[in-house]
Amino acid sequence: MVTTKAYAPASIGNVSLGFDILGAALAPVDGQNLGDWVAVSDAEQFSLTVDGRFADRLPPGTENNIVTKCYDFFQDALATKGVAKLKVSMHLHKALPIGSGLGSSASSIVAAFYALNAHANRPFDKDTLLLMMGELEGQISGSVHYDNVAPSYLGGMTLMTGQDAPVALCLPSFEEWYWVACYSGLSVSTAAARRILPKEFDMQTCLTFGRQIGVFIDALYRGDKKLASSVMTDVIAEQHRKSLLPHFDEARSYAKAQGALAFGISGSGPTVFAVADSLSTAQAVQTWLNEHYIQNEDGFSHICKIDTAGTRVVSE
Ligand SMILES: Nc1ncnc2c1ncn2[C@@H]1O[C@H](COP(=O)(O)OP(=O)(O)OP(=O)(O)O)[C@@H](O)[C@H]1O
Ligand SMILES: N[C@@H](CCO)C(=O)O
Repeated sequence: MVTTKAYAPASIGNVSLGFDILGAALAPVDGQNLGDWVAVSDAEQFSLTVDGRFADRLPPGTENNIVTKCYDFFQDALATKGVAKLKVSMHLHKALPIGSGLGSSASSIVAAFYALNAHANRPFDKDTLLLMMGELEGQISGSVHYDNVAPSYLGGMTLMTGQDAPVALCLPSFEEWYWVACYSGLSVSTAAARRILPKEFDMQTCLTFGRQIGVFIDALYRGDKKLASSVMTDVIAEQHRKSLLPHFDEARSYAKAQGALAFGISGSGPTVFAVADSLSTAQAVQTWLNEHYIQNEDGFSHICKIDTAGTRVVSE
């Protein structure tokens, strides 16, 4: 029996300054995995099995798992191309908590499509696959956005173009930066966290948003860490969402007092992230977050670097 297994890393959507258009993939510095994996095996009949720390939080019923929806979507796409359907079963290892802000559904979606495409000898190119991933992410989160699926798939820090090809651009990132990600253990629905946002923004906010993105990209390319971190603030979502995140303001105050270069909500939360340019600062922030930001036994934190590999086939 041939099996293809793909791992897809967790990601930080928005990275504070790039609502819906900027994302970054995460790799814990201790070498642990932080992401879901999906295995595709030859089989006469489709089935989906699930395990992993957060498997019991998934909606009951195989048909309600986003991985099954990816399978159906992929088979339809093969049929449109005139390619024979795959005869496979699938297994999801659900390591990321649902509604965490770590790109949990995106990780399952990316691993599923990547494993299916690899198992089928890669009938779809990168952009076509990414469009499929965005479509499926949109089905469960309320609107199509690529800021989790793109970094999880491509790795690194990615900027969405709004075009069909290329869908996303890979940006440089600072190898020296540590990214502390702390999940509080609560669950925040992305769709609900999007509904509370205003539908329109004033001129000043639009100008700040555009200026920050422009300055950030320029600073990344010139290697100007100070300028890059100075524009990592959120003028779109944070003020509306932070009421959903107990101890958010204290966490930011502590992180900044310790010398963190930036602090914000990861995706739609409740995970928060801090950027530090030394391991000792990252460790101090992590210790505080573990003691004060985590709300229950589901919570956890990791000190990470940017995962530059993105999704990949892994061995058994
Ligand atoms: N394999 C899966 N992984 C994650 N969520 C899934 C999966 N299959 C189905 N779902 C459902 O999809 C919805 C995902 O919701 P939402 O987008 O808020 O979570 P998320 O992707 O885990 O969040 P985040 O991007 O903030 O980590 C939930 O209702 C969840 O039950
Ligand atoms: N950009 C999305 C990410 C969700 O993880 C949002 O903030 O709603």
